[in-house]
Amino acid sequence: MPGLALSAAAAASDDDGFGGPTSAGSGTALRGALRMESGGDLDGRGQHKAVARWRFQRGFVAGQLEGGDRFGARRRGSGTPESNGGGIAEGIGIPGSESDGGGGDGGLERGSSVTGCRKGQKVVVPWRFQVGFKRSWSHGSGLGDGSGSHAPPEITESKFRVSGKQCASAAGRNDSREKVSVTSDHSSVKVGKQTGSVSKKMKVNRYCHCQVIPKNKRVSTTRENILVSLQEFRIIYRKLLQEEQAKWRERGKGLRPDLAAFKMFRERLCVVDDDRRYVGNVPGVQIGDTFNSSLETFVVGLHRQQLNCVDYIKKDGTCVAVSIVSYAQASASNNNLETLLHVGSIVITGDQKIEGTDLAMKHSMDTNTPIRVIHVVTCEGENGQQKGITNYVYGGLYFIEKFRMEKVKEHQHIPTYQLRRMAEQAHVDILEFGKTRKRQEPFDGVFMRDISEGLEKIPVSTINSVSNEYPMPFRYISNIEYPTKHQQGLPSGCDCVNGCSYSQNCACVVKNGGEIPFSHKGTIIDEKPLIYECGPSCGCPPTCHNRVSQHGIKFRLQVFKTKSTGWGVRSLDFIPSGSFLCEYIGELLEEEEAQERKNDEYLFGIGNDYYNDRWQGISKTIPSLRNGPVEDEDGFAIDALNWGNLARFINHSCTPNLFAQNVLYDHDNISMPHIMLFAGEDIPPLQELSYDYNYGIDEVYDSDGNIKKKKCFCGSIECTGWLY
Ligand SMILES: C[S@@+](CC[C@H](N)C(=O)[O-])C[C@H]1O[C@@H](n2cnc3c(N)ncnc32)[C@H](O)[C@@H]1O
Repeated sequence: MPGLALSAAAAASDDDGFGGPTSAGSGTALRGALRMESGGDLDGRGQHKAVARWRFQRGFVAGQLEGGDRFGARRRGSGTPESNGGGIAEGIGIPGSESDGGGGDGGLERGSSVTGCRKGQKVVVPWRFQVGFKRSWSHGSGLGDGSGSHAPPEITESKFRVSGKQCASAAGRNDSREKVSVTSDHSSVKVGKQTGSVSKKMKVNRYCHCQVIPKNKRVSTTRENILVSLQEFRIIYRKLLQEEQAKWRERGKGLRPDLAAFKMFRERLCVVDDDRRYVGNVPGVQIGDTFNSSLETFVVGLHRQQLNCVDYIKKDGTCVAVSIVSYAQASASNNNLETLLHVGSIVITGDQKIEGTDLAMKHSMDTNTPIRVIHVVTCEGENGQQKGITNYVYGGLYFIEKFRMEKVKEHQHIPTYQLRRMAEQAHVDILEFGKTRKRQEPFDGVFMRDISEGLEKIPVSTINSVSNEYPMPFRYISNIEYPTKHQQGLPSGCDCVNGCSYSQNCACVVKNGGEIPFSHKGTIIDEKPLIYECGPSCGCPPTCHNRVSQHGIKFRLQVFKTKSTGWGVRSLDFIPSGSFLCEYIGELLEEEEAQERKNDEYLFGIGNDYYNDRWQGISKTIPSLRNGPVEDEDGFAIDALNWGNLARFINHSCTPNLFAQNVLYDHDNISMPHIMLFAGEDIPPLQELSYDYNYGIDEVYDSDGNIKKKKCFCGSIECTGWLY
């Protein structure tokens, strides 16, 4: 039985008061729901043949049902999708709300000396990775790998935008944002070959459908993404919930903590940030997958409704039901899930006109649209008496085979729908799910909202869903720390007023060898030995397109605990090829000082790679590099061990998706350039970010002069096996 067997704790269940379908199945939400004690086959003569002792109950009707009306006062016009999605959607900004529109053992030890250095060309800096040669580029791994939220769904029939008012959860809202195959926006970055000076132009599609990545090169699958997202959602949600509950207790009133926590998750942290509504199966979700709350079914895209047991999409201007939550409980005598009966809302009119989700169900039948069924399974308590826990189990796809209006009394009818499970689907034994179960012990994990503590423009979240370990303490800084003696003066600048252009009148264009190395979209065009961005002495505005990497991070980056390489970094957003990611920031050290540092894990050698083989010819195009290496030039390194930024967590890969670029903008000293990391390919959300540390194999020594070795665990099929 496939299942989402996650060790992470249950996030808040619906018992947290989220008021999802669970609450619709108990207490006030039951009012107005027609309970059918046994399923019935609508044989056209009004006879109920025994089908299953399952019963669906009408989803959310509370709020519209008042008084003693047995079936609730759900009259025409009420309980439509327009109203059913109501308050919560507004409060939490779920799709459909207006707001969203829809360590290792180190290198050279103290006292060791740099070997293999030639004057002016430090072939190897044994203590650290550096910018430059010996990179092998992985193919763009955009979306062809089926990972990430942009991947075309493999098993999904189709997806649609729900945008019309008729379907909107609350009046006037767009109910989902459609992310269909976008095949535009070619972005390209020229990257150097491993050796030599010829540049290879890599064309990459932002929403890549043309690049086929071999299966064994695919880093992650849709299902892995779903599992990761769910696990992290549980950690994040629980932590936010705790915080919000504490605030809520202090205030005594205000936002519902669960809704506030979910809103935060949606806004800042959601990794499967994907509002698509699917018809048919949801990529990555399998029959038998079990969820702790209705919110989780929402997060994975199985059922994107919180208050309505029927979810729907708009297809050709009509609402069509796509998923349904069933509250029926299995019994030992009847564990048959082949047919199910769903009961709609009472219609109090003579013309028996149905609306809202009832109509969506009918349309689903008329269009033969498959419906996902999610079973709410309340397990027995441990002693067989107490209330157990509630799980949401994905039961597979069904078709509605029969629809009938049943007369309740004069002018009162109720729609009923018979669903039949589609053939050739994995078996799911709901009864087994109903047996006594303990929810798994809460796995705390680690979650920090912003490791930069406000120093970055965008919070850098940190998550550990592997253990309860926090990152080793360090001081987060957002600018290089220059020792006083190495403080640099301002560089010369250009006199451009309205932004720089390809003109020999622009001093910065001249410094760059006659071009601006960035596109107007803000992506790097060419990887170069050195780039001059406009700086504080320039006349151009901050928006000048020759100012890219000086503005800080612009993607939602996340520090996360990897399984084999310690902490790593990934993005929650899609990153187009050529985009700036972040600077490698730390303490500026002289080379000798760097050699003496006991821990060399976070040392990055700088300013020593302008003339290596791969830049042959290219360096000469940059005026400041034309004269070649200066003899006895000072060497520098950046150490991010004690002070640094998120870049200190980025791991090495033999097929990296980032590259390091030397950039100058606030001073002119080429021995201490800024190390800016750019995307070398389109990077889907959640894929680990990496660059080539560029160590020389057998060129790293310990303090006794012995060669040191360290295994590489980058996981690439092109992995050389060794970091150094
Ligand atoms: C700059 S740190 C990167 C962040 C580090 N993973 C952490 O947890 O802080 C460099 C160290 O990470 C580890 N590392 C990075 N990439 C690796 C890889 N591909 N294989 C094995 N270890 C790696 C090594 O211990 C390396 O010395």
